[in-house]
Parts: sequence; C-alpha cells; structure tokens
Amino acid sequence: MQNDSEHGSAKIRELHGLTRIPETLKQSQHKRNTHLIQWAPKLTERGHAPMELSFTKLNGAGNDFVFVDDFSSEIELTTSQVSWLCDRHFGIGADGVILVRPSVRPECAAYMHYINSDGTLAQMCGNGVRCFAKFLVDRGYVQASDGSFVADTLAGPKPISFTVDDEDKMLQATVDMGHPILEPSEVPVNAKANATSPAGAAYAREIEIDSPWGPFAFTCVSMGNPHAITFINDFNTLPKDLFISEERSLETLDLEKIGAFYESNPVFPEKANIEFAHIGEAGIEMRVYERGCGETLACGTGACATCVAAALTERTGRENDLILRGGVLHILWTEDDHVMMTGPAAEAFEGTVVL
Ligand SMILES: N[C@H](CCC[C@H](N)C(=O)O)C(=O)O
Repeated sequence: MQNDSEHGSAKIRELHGLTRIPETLKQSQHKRNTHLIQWAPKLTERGHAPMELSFTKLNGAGNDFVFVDDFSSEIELTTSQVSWLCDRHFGIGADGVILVRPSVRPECAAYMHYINSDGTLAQMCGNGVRCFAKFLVDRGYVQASDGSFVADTLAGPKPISFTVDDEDKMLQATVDMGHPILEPSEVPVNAKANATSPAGAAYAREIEIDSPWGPFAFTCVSMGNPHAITFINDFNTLPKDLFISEERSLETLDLEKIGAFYESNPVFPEKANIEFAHIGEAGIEMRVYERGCGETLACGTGACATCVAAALTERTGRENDLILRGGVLHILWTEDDHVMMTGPAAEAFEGTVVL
C-alpha cells in the first residue's frame, strides 16, 4: 500500500504523464520527501557527457533571455534543454535563449541566434538585440567608445547605436530594425491585401478573423517575424468571459485565452505574434502574446509592428511611445521606410548550469 506521500507523488506523476520517477528524483524524494518533478534531462539520460554551460541573464523592458557565448559555434541545444533553461520554476527562467556566434558578414560584429522558450527559432528579436549589444560591449567584443556596431540576425544586418550608463550599468540602444514587410504572402498571412500603404505597398488592413468571443480585426506586419495587431477602443464591448476580473481593460484581458487562440490560428501559416493595442493618452498601450513563448512583458518587433499598424490605419503618426507591461519603447517609422526602435537593456546575473 502506498503511503500518502507516495500516493500523492503518483497522482502528480499521472497528471504530468510521468510514469516513472527518475533515479535522481528517488534520492531527492528519499532525502527530502519532496514532490519535485524535475524536467531537466537527467545527467544519465542525455546520451552525452554532461555539458557545463555558462550563461548571462539579460532583459530588455522585461523581455528576458538566457545568453550564451557561443563564439566557438559548438553549442547545439535540444528543445527540451531550451525549455528547461527557460522554465521559471525548474530552470533559469526566460522568454528565450540567445546564442552569440561569429558572423559570416564582415560588416557585422557577431550573429544573434534567437530561440523561443518552446525551442522554435525566430528570425528577429528586438529586445534581444539590444541585450545582444550590452552583452558584446560588456565583454569587449564591441568597444563602448565606438557607440555603434552592426548585429547580424536571421532577418539580416541591424545597425545599432548605443550609449552606456556606467552608473546603473544600463545600455540604451537605437536599432534600425529595417523595413516593415507588408505584402500578406510575405508576413505571412492567408488573406488578400485590401489596402495600400503611403509608399504603395499592398497590405492586409483590419482583416476580421473570427473567434469564440467574436471577430477581431487585425492588421498584419512582419519585422522579419510575423505580427498581427488588433486595436481595441472600448473594452466594455467585449464579452465578460474574456477578462480575468469584473473590470474590462487591456490589463485584465485574458491573453492566455484570446492570444493563444490567434497565435496558432491557421490564417497564419507560420503562426504569429499577436498584439492587443489601445491608443492611450501617453502613447500606444500594448500587450503581446508571442509566438513560441506566450505573453511576454515586452516585444520589440511587436512594438515596431504596432507602431506601423497604428500609422497605416491613421490612428497615430509615425512616431510613438509603446507602453508595455515591462517598460516603454520609442518607435519611429521614418519617411524612408526604416523602423527605428529605442529602448534599454540590462544584465541581471551570470551563472553556470549542467545540461
Ligand atoms: N520578443 C521578441 C520577439 C520574439 C519573436 C518570437 N516570439 C517569434 O517571432 O517567434 C522581440 O523583442 O522582438
């Protein structure tokens, strides 16, 4: 007969579909009789020798990342290793992992390899590339006195200018995020272009996509990665069960429900980052449900895409403060079609893990 604690553990394991206790857990349970379920791949089951991994934790406006110096280009992480590194209870905790590698482009200082917390690769990461700047400056790969460099990404080279505040160890960077991509087939989104931008580009403007809570109108913009932005003027027009409290506002919108529904909607063949925006008095208020991550406190490419969408739909001008849960990003969509993103980057701590 199982005693209560073993019965309880069996119940938890059953819930999580774990049919056996890893050896390491048996010892820990034996010693500390805990219900800890380790998601970390067991040392003895990796099929390779344990890998010691030094990392640095950085964030841009609360969008946080595990950085790894991979200038030797030897590190390949499995999906389960990325998920464990990003797990906020059993691992380090982050929205994604960034491997810093050499660039093949002579004009670029290094290449940023961004992986979402679910292990999927993404073309670009705006908050991540500002943290990338801080990582390179702090380690002397880029001289602080230079004040600028070019980062290599899957979305192409991104020129960055930066200042370093030695006092609070913060870095402020302005990144040329390049041209917004508006052609529906390139976002990509399965929708016909129904509008033309001032520069003459066809795009999907306020296309209605139905949901169990009614249709939402999305404007679709890529910054190298796909974004779908919906603007909500009056939250009281939305169903009550879309909110986590009686108050109906952007802050109480149940993003786990509505964000997840649209992130994987078949209208987005490569899924999409979903932004919910409201034009406020101090700027564009925005929350984001990210592809491959879920809700994050900020999204740089999402802030860029939302600024472009707000200007395209004549809600605002081409320069806006994007007010996110984790901070404010300043976005300018220039007349010559470059999106300039300005914001902070900070380091939290360094460490070493064994994978
Ligand atoms: N947080 C990132 C975006 C990550 C995009 C990723 N979720 C995807 O496109 O799959 C940013 O600051 O731009």
